[in-house]
Amino acid sequence: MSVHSQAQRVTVPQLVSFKGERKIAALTAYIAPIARLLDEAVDMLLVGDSTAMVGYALPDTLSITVETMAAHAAAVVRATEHACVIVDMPFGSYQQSPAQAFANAASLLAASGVSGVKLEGGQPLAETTRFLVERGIPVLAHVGLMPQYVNTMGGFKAQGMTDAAARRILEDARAHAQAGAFGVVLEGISEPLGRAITAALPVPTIGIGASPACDGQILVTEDILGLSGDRIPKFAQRFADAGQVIRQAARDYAQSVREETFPTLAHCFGVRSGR
Ligand SMILES: Nc1nc(=O)c2c([nH]1)NC[C@@H]1CN(c3ccc(C(=O)N[C@@H](CCC(=O)O)C(=O)O)cc3)CN21
Ligand SMILES: CC(C)C(=O)C(=O)O
Ligand SMILES: [Mg+2]
Repeated sequence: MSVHSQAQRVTVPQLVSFKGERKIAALTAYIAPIARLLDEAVDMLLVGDSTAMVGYALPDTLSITVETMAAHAAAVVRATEHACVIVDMPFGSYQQSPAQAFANAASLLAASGVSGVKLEGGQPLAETTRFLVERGIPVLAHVGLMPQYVNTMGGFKAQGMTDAAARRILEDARAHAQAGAFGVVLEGISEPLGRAITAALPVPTIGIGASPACDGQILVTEDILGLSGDRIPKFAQRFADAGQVIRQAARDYAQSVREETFPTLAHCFGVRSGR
């Protein structure tokens, strides 16, 4: 037990134990101020490679590096104390071999203190999942719409719409679960398929554009806050308009500067008073 009195962070085995007991609420986080605000509300925070698109205005997730993901993951871990923090392995950091995946996953864990990694891939990547899990690195698998496959998919398109494709995705999820994945993210698939995979797996499914029946749900935080522009994916829902709050604050500040109502002497150093 810790000598500190604060409650312990949610662990990977605890997330697994939630299956069939209570839904898992997860969100993405890339930076400390947002992570700090989300921490108490959710069970899991994912430092997603979607930060390439959301945080760096890149067209896809392919060019973010292990070093950049490690820096974001470390910031999120430092800013939180409750949620289980998981980091996405970036494109090119794990597909070459299980050994490459282990080296990069280990450096992500060492650099940041996250509790596990997520990787995208079907049955061919299940061997990598097993290699990491057997060496002490919890793995969350990600199947269905895999954004790192944008070039082979020809865009961010829902997957598994034919019976054959749906069967393949079910087998992808099953292969990762059998290889020891602690959970499987199901993105952008048909609702019946999301339901069926959830019923078939012994570990939690976390859906994003999958099914209400999934054991948990995840969304990109900027999408629920109104911070990712006018267009959000069909599966997302805006729960607040922080964009409007921030826009108005910037306008109010700029107006105060121009009208010279900010700053006042109360904001200044070395102000001589009483003479
Ligand atoms: N802001 C944001 N939210 C996300 O959920 C997200 C990212 N960025 N970046 C990384 C990936 C990419 N994702 C995406 C991006 C776009 C669609 C999209 O536009 N889908 C279309 C339907 C696609 C089709 O089936 O043709 C949609 O209408 O939602 C889906 C997932 C999910 N992830
Ligand atoms: C949306 C989640 C599942 C993700 O992979 C990301 O944010 O990168
Ligand atoms: Mg991702």
